[in-house]
Amino acid sequence: MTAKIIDGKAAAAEVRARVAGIAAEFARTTGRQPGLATVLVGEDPASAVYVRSKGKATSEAGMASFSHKLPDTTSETELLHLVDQLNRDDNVDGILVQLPLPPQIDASRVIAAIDPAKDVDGFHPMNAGRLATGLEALVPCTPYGCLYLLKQELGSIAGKEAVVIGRSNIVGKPMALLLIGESATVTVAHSRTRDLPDVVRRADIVVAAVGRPEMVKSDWIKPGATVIDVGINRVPTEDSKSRLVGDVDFAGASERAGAITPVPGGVGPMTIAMLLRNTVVAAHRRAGLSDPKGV
Ligand SMILES: Nc1nc(=O)c2c([nH]1)NC[C@@H]1CN(c3ccc(C(=O)N[C@@H](CCC(=O)O)C(=O)O)cc3)C=[N+]21
Repeated sequence: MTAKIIDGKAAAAEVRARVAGIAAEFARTTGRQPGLATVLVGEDPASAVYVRSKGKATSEAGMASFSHKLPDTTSETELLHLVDQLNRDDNVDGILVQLPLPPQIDASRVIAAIDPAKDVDGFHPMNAGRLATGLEALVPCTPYGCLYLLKQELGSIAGKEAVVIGRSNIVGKPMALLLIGESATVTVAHSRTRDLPDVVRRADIVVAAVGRPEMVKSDWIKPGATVIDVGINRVPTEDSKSRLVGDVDFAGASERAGAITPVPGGVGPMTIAMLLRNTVVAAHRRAGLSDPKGV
């Protein structure tokens, strides 16, 4: 069996086009564009690339982009001050503080300081709790993007066996909650799971979010399963360059899976599309408008 390759780039382009339409309509009715503020602390080149591509995608969707760059010597107090300013700025609907932060800054304090109504990452405990209890929330972009691809691929996932590998607050936990919300039977596996290969062999749906290059092997994959690879690992190549690989052995797994996301071009582009989606949703809610339809 050769798996269908799930085209995350194409799905993301569709979402972004719909978001652009919604943003234009929002601007017509309110007289201002939805706005996203990104905050980058320090000089990590990979982070700088992500933040730049988010800014570009934001402008392309007809939204205002406010980009803040702070030196890596920034204190927690200084960063909290900027967050406070962005919380009060009516033109800012979404605030994204790029993680990881330098060691002198406690990320959980910064996240807790973001206005939950502007928390387009969905990382604030208020949004995490709302997602966990089934209330309206802003949902973390990566798992939301994964769910979008799964529903596009499978339609209903009710009753399916889903195995999420990884239990982070950013991907694994919210992914499990979203899958429960769709009535899947959900197992969360992690570094202490016994006999991980056998656990994964049960899965109709595998979501791999561990951050270990090609850890999930092809003989763990149940024939016909849908595989969502969240990993983005840069590994060195023989010509002393590097390439991106996921958490799944893509070549092997794509001979057994029914459908699989590639890296790059799978989940990554969906993360950015969902960030834009969350920003227009936050803008509508803040403006007292009902949620936009179709995203
Ligand atoms: N507060 C916060 N929110 C985030 O959402 C967040 C963050 N911090 N810190 C860093 C991670 C990483 N992240 C990615 C988003 C898109 C791609 C993406 O589009 N990747 C492309 C290409 C990658 C490449 O070529 O380098 C792909 O997978 O096809 C990757 C990684 C968001 N993050």
